Amino acid sequence: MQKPEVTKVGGWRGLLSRAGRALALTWRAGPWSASLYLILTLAQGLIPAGVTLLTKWLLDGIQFAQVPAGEKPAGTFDPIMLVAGIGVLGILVAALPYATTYVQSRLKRGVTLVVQDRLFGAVNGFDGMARFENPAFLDRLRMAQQAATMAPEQTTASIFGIAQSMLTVMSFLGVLLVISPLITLITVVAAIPALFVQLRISRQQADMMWTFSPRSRRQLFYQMLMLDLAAVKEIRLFGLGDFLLGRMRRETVAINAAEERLDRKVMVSQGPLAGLGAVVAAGGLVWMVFRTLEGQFTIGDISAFIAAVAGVQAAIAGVVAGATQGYESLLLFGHYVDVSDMKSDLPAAAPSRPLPPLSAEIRLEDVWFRYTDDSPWVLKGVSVTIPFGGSLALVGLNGAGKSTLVKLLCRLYDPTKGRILWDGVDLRDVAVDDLRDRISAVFQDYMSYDLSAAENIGIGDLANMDDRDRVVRAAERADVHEFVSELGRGYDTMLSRIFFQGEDNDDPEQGVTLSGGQWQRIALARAMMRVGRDLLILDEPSAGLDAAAEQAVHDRLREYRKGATSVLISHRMGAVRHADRIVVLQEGVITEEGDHASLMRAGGEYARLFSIQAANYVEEAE
Ligand SMILES: Nc1ncnc2c1ncn2[C@@H]1O[C@H](COP(=O)(O)OP(=O)(O)OP(=O)(O)O)[C@@H](O)[C@H]1O
Repeated sequence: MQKPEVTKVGGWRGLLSRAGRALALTWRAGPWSASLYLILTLAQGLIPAGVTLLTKWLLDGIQFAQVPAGEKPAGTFDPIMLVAGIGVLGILVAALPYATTYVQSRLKRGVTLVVQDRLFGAVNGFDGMARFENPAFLDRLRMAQQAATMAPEQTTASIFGIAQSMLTVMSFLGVLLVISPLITLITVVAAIPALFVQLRISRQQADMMWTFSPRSRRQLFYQMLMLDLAAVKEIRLFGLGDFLLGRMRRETVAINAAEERLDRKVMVSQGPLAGLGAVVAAGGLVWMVFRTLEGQFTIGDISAFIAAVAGVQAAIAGVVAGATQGYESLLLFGHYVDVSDMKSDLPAAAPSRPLPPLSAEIRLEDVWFRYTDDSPWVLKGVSVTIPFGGSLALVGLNGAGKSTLVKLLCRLYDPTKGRILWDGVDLRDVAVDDLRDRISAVFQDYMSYDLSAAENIGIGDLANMDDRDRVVRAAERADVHEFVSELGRGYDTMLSRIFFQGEDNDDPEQGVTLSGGQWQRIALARAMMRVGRDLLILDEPSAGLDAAAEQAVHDRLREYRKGATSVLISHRMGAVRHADRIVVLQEGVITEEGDHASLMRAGGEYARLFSIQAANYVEEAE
C-alpha cells in the first residue's frame, strides 16, 4: 500500500529536463521580466571585456600620442572618445545590478505564485490519507515546499549567471588570445579542476541535506513543541523543557558536525586549486613584462592581460558558483517536480460510475484492512450492512478498528481486501468527490479553525457558507446557537486569538478561546451544515461534553438522524442504545450484532460494557 514513492534524485538527463522545466516556469511567470532579466544579465557579462579593451586602446593612445598621425600603429583611437566610452560603461556597471535585482525580485514573486499554486493544487488532489502518514513522503513534501519558493528562481539565476560568466570568459579570451594564445590556454586549463571539485561538493551537500532530513524534521518538531500552546501545560508540569531542549540540541549538533566536515573538505580541496590559479597568473605576468621590455607588447597589452587574467578567473569562479548553485537548486527542484507531478494516491475509476442517492443500503463485504504492508491487520473480514434510513452504532474497546472503518467509508483509504458497496456500486468505481459530497461527518479528531464562528460552521458546506440562516439552523441542531449568539460579535466572533497583536490582544471582542467541549459542538454544527446528505458519520461526537450537554446533543442528534442513514461511534453506551443496529467490534472482527435489547439478552461483550457503565452511574448516584 505505502510503496516507497521517494526515490533519490540525480542523473544528468533528469537534471537537464528539470532545468528546462524551471526555465519554462520562470518564463510563464513573467515573459517580459524574464527577457529583460536575460538581456541585463548578458549585458553585464560583456561589460568587463569592453572596459578592458577601451582601457588598452586608451593606454596605447597615450603611449603613441607623440607619434605623428601617419606613423601610429593600427587601432589607435581618440583618447577623449575612449575616456567617454569607459565612463559610459562605468555608469552601466554601477547601475545595471540594481535594475537586475529589481527585475529578478519581480520575477521571483511571480514564480512563487505559480509554483505554490501547482504544488498545493497537487497536494489537494491526493484523495487519500496514506501519503500524509508516510514520513518519507512528508520529508519530500517539506523539501518540495522549500524548493517551491526558491528553486525555480535560483535555477534561472544560476543558468543566466553561467551564461553571463561564459560570455565574460569568451569576450576576455578574445582579448587574451590576440595578446598571447599560450597564456590563454594555461589559465583556462588551470581553472577547470575547480569546476569538477565544486560539482562533487555540491552533490555531497545535496546528499547531506537528504540524509539529514529526518534530523532536521525532528529538530523542527522539538522547536515547535516548545512553542506549542497545547503542549505548554504538560511541558511545564512534567518539567519537559530541558529534556526537549537537549533532544533538539542533539539533532542540531549532529547536523552542525556534518556541515563542518563538508566545509573542511571544501577548504582543503578548493584552497590549493585557487592557489594554482594565482601562480599561473603571476608566471604569465612575469613572462609578459619581459616581453614588453623587449618591445614585443605595448603597455596597453599588459593592462589588458592583467585585467583579462583576473576577469577570466573571476568569471570561471562565477561559472563554478553558478553550476554549484544551479545543481543544488535542481536537486531541490526535483522534489517539487516529483510532488507536483504526483497523481492521486487512490486509483481513480475510469470512467467513474455515477453515484445514485442512497436508496437501499451500504454494505461492507469481507473487508480486510491494514495501514501498511508490514503492519498488523486492523480489520479482519468485516461484513456489515447499514440499511438506508437506519442507524448503525459501532461499539468496541480502544483500538478495535471503529475509526478505521469510518475512514474506509469516506474512502480515505481503500480496503486492502474486500469491498464496500453503495447500493451495490463499489466505492472504488465512483468519483471520490461524488462520494464525499454525499457524506457528512464529525471525526474523533475534529478540526478547530482559526476562523469566525460563522465560518467555522459554514465551511461544512462551502456553497452555502454565507447563508446565515442555514448556519444558525446548523448551530441550533448542535445546541450551540445560544452560546455563539452571546459571544462579543455573535457569529462573527473570531474563534481564535492568534491574529491579534499588541493592544488589541486584550479586547475580548476581538477573538475568543473556546473550551474543548465548545469546540466539539462547533464541529458538530459544521457537520449539521451538510443538510440533505445520504450518510451521517458521528465518531465520538460527544466525548468532550458535560453530561447535560451530551444528553441534549444526543436527543437532538436522534431527532436529526431520524430517517437519515447514520453511523455512530461512542464509548457512551447510553448514546448508542437507541441505534437500530449495534455492532460490537473486537480486534477488527465483528463479534456481536443486534439491537440493544437482543444484545443485552445475549449477555456478551455489549452487555458487559453496558453493565459496567450503568453500575458506575448507579454507584455514583448512591
Ligand atoms: N494511521 C495509522 N497508521 C497505522 N496504524 C493505525 C493508524 N490509525 C490507527 N491505527 C491502528 O489501527 C488500530 C485501530 O485504530 P482505530 O483508530 O480504528 O481504533 P478505534 O476502535 O477507533 O479506537 P478508539 O476507541 O481508541 O478511538 C489501532 O491498533 C491503531 O494503532
